[in-house]
Amino acid sequence: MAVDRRFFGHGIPGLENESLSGKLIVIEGSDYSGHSTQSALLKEWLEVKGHAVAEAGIKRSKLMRQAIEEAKEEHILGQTTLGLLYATDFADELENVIIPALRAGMIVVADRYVFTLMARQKVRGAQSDWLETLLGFALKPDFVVYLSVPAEELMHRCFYSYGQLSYWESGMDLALSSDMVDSFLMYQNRLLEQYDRLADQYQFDAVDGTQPIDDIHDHIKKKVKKLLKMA
Ligand SMILES: Nc1ncnc2c1ncn2[C@@H]1O[C@H](COP(=O)(O)OP(=O)(O)O)[C@@H](O)[C@H]1O
Ligand SMILES: Cc1cn([C@H]2C[C@H](O)[C@@H](COP(=O)(O)OP(=O)(O)O)O2)c(=O)[nH]c1=O
Repeated sequence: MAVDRRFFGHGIPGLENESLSGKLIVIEGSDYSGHSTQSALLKEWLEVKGHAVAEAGIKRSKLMRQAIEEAKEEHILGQTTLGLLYATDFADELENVIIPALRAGMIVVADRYVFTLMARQKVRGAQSDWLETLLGFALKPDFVVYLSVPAEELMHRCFYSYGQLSYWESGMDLALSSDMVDSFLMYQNRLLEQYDRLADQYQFDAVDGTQPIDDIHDHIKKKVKKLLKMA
């Protein structure tokens, strides 16, 4: 069987002879890096420019989102099974949101993509080849922006937004430290290492996410204008 180069791996069956005329733009980054802020700004700007835009992301499918929340709240699943739930959630998003929108010629702005699943599972001991096979159904994006923000700044933003750290975002399941602040910094630094590796491997456009929001937005607009050949 011929390899379909639009996918990272084996792809999704049934799309072999179909062209997807839309564009897939991904904003990646850690929790509190500003990925939601930048995704929303990009979507709004593209719409003002007259483009039809669809939003996508992770942990959004109706069925899986609830299952993931319950599994995390009750700590009833191991890492591999939890990773499979996130992968299923993402497959649903790809099949029901991303591909139909691309087929219709829309621009899809994905507020995080499989790379976040890869980074989180890698820090929990998953092997790269296993992950690449598992997530090989994912379409290669047309453009990936990665917001790079040091762990200390992520922690400040988290305290500023919520006044406390969360169990999962501090990686407490990894038992790195009984102190949540220490655990957050260790876990987020491990994640940043993984994102940096992925940025090299998959040629992300890495942006200093500590710059002002508008400056980052201007940078993304410039890149997207080029991608879409906008005047
Ligand atoms: N470039 C930035 N500089 C300073 N604060 C930012 C920046 N981008 C986002 N923030 C703030 O950080 C917090 C988290 O941003 P958000 O976009 O919700 O993060 P994420 O979606 O990555 O978790 C919010 O309070 C937001 O206003
Ligand atoms: C993707 C993934 C996340 N997680 C955990 C660790 C993450 O920091 C945490 C994030 O959960 P949360 O912040 O609730 O949601 P979201 O997935 O929308 O960011 O979930 C895993 O344990 N395994 C996984 O495969």
